[in-house]
Amino acid sequence: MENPSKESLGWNAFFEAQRNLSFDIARVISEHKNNYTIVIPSKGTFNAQITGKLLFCSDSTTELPKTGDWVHCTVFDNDTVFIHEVLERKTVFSRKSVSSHGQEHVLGTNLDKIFIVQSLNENFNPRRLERYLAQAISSGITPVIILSKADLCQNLDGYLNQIKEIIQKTTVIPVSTVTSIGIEKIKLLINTGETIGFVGSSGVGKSTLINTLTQKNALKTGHVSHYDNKGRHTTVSRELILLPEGGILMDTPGMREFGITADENGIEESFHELSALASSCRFQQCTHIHEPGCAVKEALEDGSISKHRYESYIKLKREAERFSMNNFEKRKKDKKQGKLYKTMKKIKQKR
Ligand SMILES: Nc1nc2c(ncn2[C@@H]2O[C@H](COP(=O)(O)OP(=O)(O)OP(=O)(O)O)[C@@H](O)[C@H]2O)c(=O)[nH]1
Ligand SMILES: [Zn+2]
Repeated sequence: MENPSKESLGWNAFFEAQRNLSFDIARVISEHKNNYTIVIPSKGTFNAQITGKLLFCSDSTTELPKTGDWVHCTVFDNDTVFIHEVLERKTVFSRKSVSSHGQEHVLGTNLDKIFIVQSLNENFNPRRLERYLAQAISSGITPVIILSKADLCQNLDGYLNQIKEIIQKTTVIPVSTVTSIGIEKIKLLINTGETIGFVGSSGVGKSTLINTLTQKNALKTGHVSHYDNKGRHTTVSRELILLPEGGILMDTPGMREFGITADENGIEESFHELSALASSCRFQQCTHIHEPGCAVKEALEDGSISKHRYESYIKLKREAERFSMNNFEKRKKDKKQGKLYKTMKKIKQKR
């Protein structure tokens, strides 16, 4: 698609309401530090930079443009493009960084669906699935579970039963890029103008699947070692890929750990059968760990909920609580610094 329309790039009423006609609009396709590749509807692809004002007036790095963002920009004669502003995001899909003190790390923005990919071998892990699901649900993004490498699997029903224990409502699609099973079903889930993020561990076949869907080798795929079946880290920068039939795909680098930034409501929603029980606990603020009259503990004891599921619930709730507390403190600090900068700038301008 040479010069895609704004609708095929995912523009809709939500963004139209924020439109400032003195600027061009563009969608961020990829980011490399402070350089961005953007697509301006009907004009094409450009390299862009952010204005100093945007850089310095942002309270935190999560406010700077990310892959998937819609931005206001200006194209100068010599094709230099400056991004002035990031439009409010419809959704943000993040994870907690493993390295940098549990900070929020934005993986992609304005996603409509998340395809959570796990391969049907030792990569399959219901506990990790719960994490991805909680994160997607609390971000307001529809999750879809993709079980890849179905050609290698002899016991599909066994895997499906394990998933049934966690979720009932989410769509689950077994798929193989070798036999093409499931590919048509996936295509049906990708509507024009919708942005789909792919997440999952390294080596599960995200890039291969995206290549199959785009029918060209746009992304390089790596090889999984024959010995341990662990994928190499091959996907480095996130990029939006436009499908000729409509729909926008976003690959993310494979991750070993996926820390959640979900809020507690998101956890409650993705563990709905446990939160339904929690309303019958004797104490309103029940932690479901040691309180008397705890309906959750009772269900655990009589076997109506599994130990695994209970442990995930408690663990993710605690993680969400810790993240929101740290984040609150951090935002307060960032805001202070942002304000300080703005005040200094004003003083300078007055001189
Ligand atoms: N048997 C089988 N192998 C597959 C399938 N899909 C992908 N593979 C293989 O799995 C390996 C990893 O695939 P990638 O697409 O690079 O995996 P990825 O999830 O993108 O990995 P990262 O980029 O590291 O995140 C490659 O050797 C693929 O050929 C499948 O359906 N069946
Ligand atoms: Zn309780």
